[in-house]
Amino acid sequence: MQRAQISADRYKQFIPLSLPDRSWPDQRLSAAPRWLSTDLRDGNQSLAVPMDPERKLAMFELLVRMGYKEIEVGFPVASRDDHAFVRMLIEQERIPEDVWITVLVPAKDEAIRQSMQSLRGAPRATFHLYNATAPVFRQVVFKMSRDECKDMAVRGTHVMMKFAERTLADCDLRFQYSPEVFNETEPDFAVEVCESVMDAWEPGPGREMILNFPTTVERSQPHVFADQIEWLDRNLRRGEHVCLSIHPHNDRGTGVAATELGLLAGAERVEGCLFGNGERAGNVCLVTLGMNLLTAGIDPGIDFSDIDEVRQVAEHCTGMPVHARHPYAGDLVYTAFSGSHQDAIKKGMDALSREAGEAGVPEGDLPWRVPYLPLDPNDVGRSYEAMVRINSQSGKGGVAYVMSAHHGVDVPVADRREFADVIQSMADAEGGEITSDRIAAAFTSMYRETP
Ligand SMILES: CC(=O)SCCNC(=O)CCNC(=O)[C@H](O)C(C)(C)COP(=O)(O)OP(=O)(O)OC[C@H]1O[C@@H](n2cnc3c(N)ncnc32)[C@H](O)[C@@H]1OP(=O)(O)O
Ligand SMILES: CC(C)C(=O)C(=O)O
Repeated sequence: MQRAQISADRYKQFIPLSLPDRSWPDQRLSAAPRWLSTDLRDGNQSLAVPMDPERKLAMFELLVRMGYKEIEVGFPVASRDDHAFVRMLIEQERIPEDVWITVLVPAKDEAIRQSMQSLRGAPRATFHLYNATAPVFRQVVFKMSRDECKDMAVRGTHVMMKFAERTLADCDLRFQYSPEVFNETEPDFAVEVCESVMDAWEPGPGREMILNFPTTVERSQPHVFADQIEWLDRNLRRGEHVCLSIHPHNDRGTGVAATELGLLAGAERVEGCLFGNGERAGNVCLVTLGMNLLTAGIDPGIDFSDIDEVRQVAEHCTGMPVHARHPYAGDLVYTAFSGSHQDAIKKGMDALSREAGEAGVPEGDLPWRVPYLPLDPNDVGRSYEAMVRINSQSGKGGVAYVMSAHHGVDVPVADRREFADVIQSMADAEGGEITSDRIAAAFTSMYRETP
């Protein structure tokens, strides 16, 4: 059936703010930001089947093991499970001393009261208040003027402070405010609301505040977001006790890019989820961000040395598979099927082992310089075995690599062409992958030599 084409006239380009003297393109990242995992909140609220307490705990413990120090553990007024999970963490004293849990709370008196109750007895916590500030929300959802919208945030802050005094006297409490849909909010209004909320909370020593700027629905190219963050950083009146945080989503598929440019532009903290779980096209992926830093020589402060364990726990908790091509963690991201890639990998691995031998050090101590592989698979707990797999796209270098890496046989250079042609014929005839064992069997039958 013929369908009408989509009319692009229905959609409008995002109008960027003007920042001709932007300085972020000349910045370089030199340290990791503060991270907050929102796997147990934004990640959880987007699942068809939200995590039960067992899966929530498995995710919390994974995040702690990986080294996340700020973890949004739920939206206490959302469900019985969300509330119960916060209580369980506190009552069973499961929160390590250097970890801050966060709860997300809409700016409504009763939600604030109940969320505060969920935190009773917590030694330290972040209370995260939000309301949407963008025009479409003011006009369509809340039917409020700018002033009424600002008052909603300020009133929420005062109510939170009042309840905190009663309920959380012994808690080391941080306050976080998010103008939801910041990216579509008039910049001057975002600043006006945030400064009013800051004035209410009065940040200072022991009263840290986090201002968190979400691209609730990603709508623009990443450099437009970076301009918004640099503009904010210049125009927001904030002192050393106020942290500038970002919370990017991935609706346009540019969440990671927006985050990295946002960091160049002055953001100090990033909120996201493992493998980009989260509403719609997801939150920004914390694994990709962390590994991008690591492979640029910057310690992310997060342990990715067993990426498959991270993946397995995340898949168990979310019920969703990680894509085979997901950066750094997918099944195929350290694998080459194509001949010229395999040849270069083999030459790179041979060179690495030669250099290590000459220097008398383990290969893992040398800088990684193997073509086509952005990092050493061993560093994330993967073996070298899957790096080269053979099908009709492969060549003699790849076949020789499999014989050497899997079977300890160095195929003589003079035989490599002939042997690879036989494997190529098998692959052409069958169309699929030729396993390492079948390659070894072919080698034995051709050269009567058992690997
Ligand atoms: C971008 C984000 O991810 S924000 C976080 C979103 N997360 C969630 O919504 C998950 C948890 N939420 C829930 O469990 C429920 O939506 C609840 C408990 C918060 C509210 O439930 P309900 O009272 O049934 O209301 P409902 O789900 O229809 O939400 C809409 C109401 O919340 C109001 N609202 C929405 N956001 C906010 C906010 N930040 N502050 C105050 N009120 C808000 C809406 O105006 C609407 O109010 P109305 O009923 O007076 O028109
Ligand atoms: C509440 C905020 C931080 C949020 O989740 C969003 O806007 O996506």
